[in-house]
Amino acid sequence: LSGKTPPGPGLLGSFTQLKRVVSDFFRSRSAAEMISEKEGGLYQLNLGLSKICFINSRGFRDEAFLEKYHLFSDRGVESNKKQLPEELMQWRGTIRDNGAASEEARAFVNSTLKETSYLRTTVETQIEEAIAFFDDELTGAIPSDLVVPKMIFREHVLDVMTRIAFDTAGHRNTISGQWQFQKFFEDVDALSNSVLFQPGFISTVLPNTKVDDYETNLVGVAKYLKERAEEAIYTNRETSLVQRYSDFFLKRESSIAQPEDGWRLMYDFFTAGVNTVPEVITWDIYYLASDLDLQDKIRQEMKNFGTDVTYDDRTSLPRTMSFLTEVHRLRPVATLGIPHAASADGTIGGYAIDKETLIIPNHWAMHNDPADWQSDPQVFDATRFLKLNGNDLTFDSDKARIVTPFSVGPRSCPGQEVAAGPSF
Ligand code: HEM
Repeated sequence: LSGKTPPGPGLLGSFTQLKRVVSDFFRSRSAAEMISEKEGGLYQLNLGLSKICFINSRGFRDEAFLEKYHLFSDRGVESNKKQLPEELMQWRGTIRDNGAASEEARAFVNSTLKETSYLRTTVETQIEEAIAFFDDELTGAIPSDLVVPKMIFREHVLDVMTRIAFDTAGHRNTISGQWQFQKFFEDVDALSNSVLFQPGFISTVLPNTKVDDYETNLVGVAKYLKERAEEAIYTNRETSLVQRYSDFFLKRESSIAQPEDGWRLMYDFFTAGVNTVPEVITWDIYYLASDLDLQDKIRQEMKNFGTDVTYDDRTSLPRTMSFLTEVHRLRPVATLGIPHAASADGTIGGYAIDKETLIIPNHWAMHNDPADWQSDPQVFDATRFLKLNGNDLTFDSDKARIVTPFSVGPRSCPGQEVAAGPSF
């Protein structure tokens, strides 16, 4: 293949760098800063049998994920398959698959989570109910419950998602007084402590690393969700996402996705959604708590608008939207996204990218690129996305469009619309 090798260290330097990146991964912001430092738009670690290419600029990211999506939308499943035990593979969620299986799952996602009428009816109703429940819970909360706000938001988001997935509330287990999802949270935390949510990332690049706890926890979460999904289908909860999945594939007579695979999709939704939204809400609260003037201005904007502000009113709330967008910009939850992989040899920016190279989009670098954000990208500025239209203060949606915490292209986050509601 013609084209030069992307910039990056040689074999020895690559392993040293990888060790630093991996040991820092869950403080992935600093890992991302480290990778983008002086490295330019593309940076590759050459690990002999495998290569990891970090994309640090919007231009290269758009080339790979939009223009050449057919080459760079895989999840690297083939190389993972060589490393992962058979038992773990069967628990994998459907839309992390590649090729036809992934397209089938996407067809379903597009007919539900991205479909306005479904979002307006089922999803919004479930979110409203979850918010009412959340309000009651917060009012009754004792101060010590509030010590770890992320836990509270996470329970809220889990409630939202349980309602959407299984059409049942994720409420307190009155017998033990514990959240019935405690075990699930522990599993999700254990997952987060391993490297990325991507099964096999570590075992792909460092084949002898032990990932036992990680695997046990993946299987634990999957078994739990499978039981809930079967219960929802058995009791015929029509508005549950899992029931819709089943109906969708019964009609479609697909040879790839089967109705009983619905729980696998739920597995993806829960592992991808339960930690991300609370993370954003926690940063929202952090920035509001550190700036009383900002709090006042946002409160005032809501007061001026009138009572009962809903997500639909967001376009009339420029200060609120600018603030929320700035949090997404400076604190992208999936700082380094979820790795993609090259399904064949190709090029990005004229550089040769070999088949099976892991492609990691560095959202932090894109959101801090001085080319887009002038001299002060690392400063939190809640007014960054405001502009004057005549005498009116408006939300600069063109500028906001280059904030992409959900990534771009056919493989971008399918939960974006669902995430926006509860966090707003
Ligand atoms: C603020 C919250 C969230 C952020 C910032 C976020 C971000 C992301 C990103 C960056 C990706 C990788 C996209 C790519 O590889 O190109 C992703 C994938 C994914 N997200 Fe989200 N996400 C959020 C919430 C959610 C929610 C609530 C759900 C479920 C309803 C969800 C479901 C998924 C799934 C299933 C994938 C995998 C898609 C695939 O492999 O094709 N996410 N998300």
